[in-house]
Amino acid sequence: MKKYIFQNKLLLIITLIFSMIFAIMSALVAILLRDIMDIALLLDLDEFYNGIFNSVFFFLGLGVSYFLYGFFSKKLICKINNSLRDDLFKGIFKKNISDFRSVNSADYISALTNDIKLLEENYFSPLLSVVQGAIIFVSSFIVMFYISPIVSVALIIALVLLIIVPGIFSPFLQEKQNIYSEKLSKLTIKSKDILLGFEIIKSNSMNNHIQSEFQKKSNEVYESKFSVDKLYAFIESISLLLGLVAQVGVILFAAYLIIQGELTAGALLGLVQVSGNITAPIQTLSEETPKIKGMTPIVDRLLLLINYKDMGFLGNQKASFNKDIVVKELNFGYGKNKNVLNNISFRFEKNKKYVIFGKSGCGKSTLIQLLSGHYPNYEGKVLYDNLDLKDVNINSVLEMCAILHQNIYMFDESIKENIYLYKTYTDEQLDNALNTSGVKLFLDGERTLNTETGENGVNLSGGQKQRVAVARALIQNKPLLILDEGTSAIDIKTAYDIENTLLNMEDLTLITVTHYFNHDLLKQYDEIIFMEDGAIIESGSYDSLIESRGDFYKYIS
Ligand SMILES: Nc1ncnc2c1ncn2[C@@H]1O[C@H](COP(=O)(O)OP(=O)(O)OP(=O)(O)O)[C@@H](O)[C@H]1O
Repeated sequence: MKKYIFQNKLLLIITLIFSMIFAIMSALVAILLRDIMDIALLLDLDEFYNGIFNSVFFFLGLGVSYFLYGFFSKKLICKINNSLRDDLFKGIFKKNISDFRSVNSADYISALTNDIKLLEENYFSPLLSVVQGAIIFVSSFIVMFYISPIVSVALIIALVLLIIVPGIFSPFLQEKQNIYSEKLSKLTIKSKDILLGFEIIKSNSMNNHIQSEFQKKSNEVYESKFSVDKLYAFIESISLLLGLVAQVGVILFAAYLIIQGELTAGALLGLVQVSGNITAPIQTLSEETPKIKGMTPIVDRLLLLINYKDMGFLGNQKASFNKDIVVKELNFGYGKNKNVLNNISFRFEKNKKYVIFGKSGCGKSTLIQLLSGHYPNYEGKVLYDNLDLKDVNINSVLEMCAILHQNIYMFDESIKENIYLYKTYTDEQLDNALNTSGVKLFLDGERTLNTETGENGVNLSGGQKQRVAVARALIQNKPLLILDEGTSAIDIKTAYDIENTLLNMEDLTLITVTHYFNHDLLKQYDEIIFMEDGAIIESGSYDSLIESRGDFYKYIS
């Protein structure tokens, strides 16, 4: 976390300067009080008024320096939080798709919101308080030593206790803080799951069950938070008690010295004031240090996300697709033992058209996800123009493939922005994409390109969303287009037209995964790939497969 603290050096220095000014002025209050009291005891009214007059300016300066310290320290914390959140976000986006999916997305949300907030409250703010306290401590101690060295030594002995005792509780606090963060994360995951399933919950009368599920998670958060707070309360009260004992002990000792004639009453007043300035920072230190240490697991978790390194795809060469994509003896499973793809070998030639058929669950989507660099942990080879996927920068592969799934994600933006995806295109490019995808067919006076799609496209039908996604894929003019049931929700006529147009695009390599077959369209594909249980069991042109009367023939019959 040092990087984030020292990133804003100027702001840090300004904050520390004002912290120092405030600390020194706070310490000097003791001398001011001592002098005023001693003047008062000499019954010199003119000097007394003078002292009061000077104090007004002094306290004004104290107030201003405190305000400026508060202002700059808050700004510093906001900036630190902001950079941390930015880096966390970048870290998440450095992940490859497989690693990203291995964690529930609500966990990321929790890291970006809950954990950042926890860090602000229990790490950065306490850290600044401790630094501020340390400066006040040092300057007050110098003043105290100036007033009475012997009393200063007595106070130091009392303070050692104040530092040692609360530190004992740090490990317990770490554990409880970690549990709290985990429970918060689980509540975020549950909340997301429930809110996404809102309609299913409503229409299946699951309200009571869901409410009790939510309440359970919420209670767990409450209990873990309360458990942390109980320990804080305990540590705080111990610190307070020890602080008071130290302060009162010093005063009693100083009073004894007055009786012995070794100290003036003004000095006692000064000591009372300055001893507060000394015990308070120690108290802060003993309260805040366990908090800061308690955040260690959360800091570690966030740093792990920020410093993520892709251990799957390590290559840095730029991929190309001028000739073919070759898959050699490809084996892959999601779990440890389950083989979803078995020994697949195939060659996809540039600008040819392929359609993959097979029963549900036979591995069609998995195959195309491996082709397009979603999972690194496969056996065998995927070669783009003879270059191994593991040797190329995976982003250069992602840039060449447009994949259209059955479930499309829509940003809460206009239809046009959902097609453009924040890039710019010419009117002609837009027009072509709108025509081929069939988006034009549902645009009318009421629904235009500027119509907002709503959260994940709630304002559009399933088929309309797929058409927007087709337009989004086409406008980018990528050389490889993969349609994974990408037109399944579109009416037969429009879907036919879209597929037909795509099949006639010369500069496009098309891989379609589908359950639906139209013989006219099938005839236009260069090759049909038929899969069963994770293996390609037949491939060839429509005519050759019909003629051979093999598995594909039986499947479509
Ligand atoms: N992310 C995943 N984690 C674990 N198993 C998965 C995952 N995705 C798919 N599977 C499993 O892998 C197998 C192949 O799934 P895949 O989605 O590739 O099949 P498919 O042929 O595309 O099916 P469908 O036609 O129903 O879409 C299935 O048994 C599926 O349950």
